[in-house]
Amino acid sequence: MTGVLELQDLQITQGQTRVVALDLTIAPGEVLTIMGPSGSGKSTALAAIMGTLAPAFRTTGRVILAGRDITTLPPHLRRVGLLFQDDVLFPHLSVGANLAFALPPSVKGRIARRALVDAALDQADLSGFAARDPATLSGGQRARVALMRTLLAQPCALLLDEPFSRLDAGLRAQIRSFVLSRIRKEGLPAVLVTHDPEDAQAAGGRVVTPLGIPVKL
Ligand SMILES: Nc1ncnc2c1ncn2[C@@H]1O[C@H](COP(=O)(O)OP(=O)(O)OP(=O)(O)O)[C@@H](O)[C@H]1O
Repeated sequence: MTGVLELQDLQITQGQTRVVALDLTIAPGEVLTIMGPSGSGKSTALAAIMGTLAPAFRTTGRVILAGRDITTLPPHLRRVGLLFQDDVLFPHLSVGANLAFALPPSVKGRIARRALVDAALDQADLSGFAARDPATLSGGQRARVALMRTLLAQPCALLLDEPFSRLDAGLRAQIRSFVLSRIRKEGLPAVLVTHDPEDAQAAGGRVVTPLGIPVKL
């Protein structure tokens, strides 16, 4: 199920310092980019949406996803997917088992689960890779499996925390366009944290600081 992600006057303070102030709605398929210097609150904003914010922070406002108020829900009930730079696959599981692991328990039956995994491998241009050991994949192949694994959990929104920063320049552009095209196809609202203006440009949406100030690229 897709829908909009609403950050309704989301304000986060640490001591006397306000680190996040966002009041905006992200449409299905839209990518909001958050940019700002180190320590400015980018990860804090994502943590508030994920539900993993440290107790040191005080939060006001609401996070609404697909019409559901998720502000106080624990992370596993929010249906928010996260993709980050050090996303690692389980080394002791095959590529297919890594993907199957992400499927929600509501997908019942070995055949149905296998079909979803095979379709995900197809979409990532990795048909026939189900039995492979993740250690034998290239960096780009691993990045595509990591994204498909996040999507197989059937999130209603996707958070991207510097997901391309470990990839070299050529691969970076390729994986970025793969990730962005999947977001558009799935119609997921997404939030991208990056230091790279090229990532922000490619994302094609609004670009703001954690305090909601528009950034000119
Ligand atoms: N667990 C925590 N407890 C207390 N303060 C924290 C905690 N995590 C981060 N902070 C502080 O909150 C502020 C925002 O940090 P945050 O990690 O969101 O910045 P960031 O923009 O993501 O930085 P970077 O680009 O370096 O990852 C910083 O002042 C940081 O020191």
